[in-house]
Amino acid sequence: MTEAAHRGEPAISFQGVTRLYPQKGGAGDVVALDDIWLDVPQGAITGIIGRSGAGKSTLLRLVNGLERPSSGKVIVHGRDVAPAEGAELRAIRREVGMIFQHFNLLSSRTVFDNIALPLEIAGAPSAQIRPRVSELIDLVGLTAQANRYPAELSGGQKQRVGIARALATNPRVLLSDEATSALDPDTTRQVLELLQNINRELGLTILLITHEMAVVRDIGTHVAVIEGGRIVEAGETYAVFSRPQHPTTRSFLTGVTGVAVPGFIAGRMTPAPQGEGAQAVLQITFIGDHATDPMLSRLAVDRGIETNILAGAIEEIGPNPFGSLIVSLPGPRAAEAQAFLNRHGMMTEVLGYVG
Ligand SMILES: Nc1ncnc2c1ncn2[C@@H]1O[C@H](COP(=O)(O)OP(=O)(O)OP(=O)(O)O)[C@@H](O)[C@H]1O
Repeated sequence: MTEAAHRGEPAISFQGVTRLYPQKGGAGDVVALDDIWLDVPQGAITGIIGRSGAGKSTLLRLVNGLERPSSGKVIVHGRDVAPAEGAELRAIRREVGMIFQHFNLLSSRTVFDNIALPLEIAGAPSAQIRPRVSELIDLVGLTAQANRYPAELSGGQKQRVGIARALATNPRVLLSDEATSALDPDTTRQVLELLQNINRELGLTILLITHEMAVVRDIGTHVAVIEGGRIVEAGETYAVFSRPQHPTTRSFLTGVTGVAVPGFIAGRMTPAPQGEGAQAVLQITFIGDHATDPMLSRLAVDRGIETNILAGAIEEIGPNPFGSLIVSLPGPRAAEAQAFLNRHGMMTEVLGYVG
């Protein structure tokens, strides 16, 4: 997707959106969303990442009017969804498809008939439905399964049906509610690839919610991190991954490379050094060209600070290397090592101390 496609009017704009849920027994309101301001660029794949209860589902469901804001506006291609009713709401919903973690297919209908359903509801003539459904079945690679029932399909195939059904009315926006969370890693990769192809080929805007940074890393051009009903960080994925500002973003990134402190060290780690001889356990995140820089040897040569590598991995975000190393080094020199590495464009965090 070119940058040009990401410019211009946003596909979706959340403007000062708050959503309160009254609690039973007058115990005060739950603030599910708290003054959300976020633009979702046209033609982009934007990932909203957050922990359980952060407000992801509520935010997503505002876009097709399944939820209403308590205050603020949700603008989808220039139209405010919040007050929309009747024909106006139906028109918005035709522009916004949605896929779900548990697929939500009708078990009594074949693949073909599940995909045809939104067209039937929209009142399309059957002469138009047949070729459109066949085209969608080809697009998602289910030609051989067209007459099967959901119970006869794998999870990945069911999600393909969900995707085809969501695309039936030619929406401009696709919402994805944890669409790969119930799938194994291989199937997840295939479904994410399909979403990426659809985004490229149809120019469809995708807004997805997930609790897995790997999903954002694999297909997200943009990311927003949500915590306690607030967007704490948002931007192009590479920019956010390169310079995460918020602790929540950093903790999600720690997970994305799958690099963790080995168990035999994690079990002995303390938050503060226990004596002069303690070793600091330092997480170093590398970005861009720095990923290949021999920084640790420079740390040893220039500063005389020796490190032991405990764990490490390098990944790619688009064309950019992105890596993470966990090292141990003498505790009293940790601040100096961090300053040195930070000066050379790396992110560092002391995870704890051993010894
Ligand atoms: N219908 C409801 N009534 C009352 N509180 C609700 C309702 N729906 C959501 N909430 C509360 O709003 C907050 C945000 O919920 P939401 O489901 O949007 O979070 P989430 O990030 O999608 O979580 P998960 O990943 O677990 O689905 C939570 O505190 C939740 O308990």
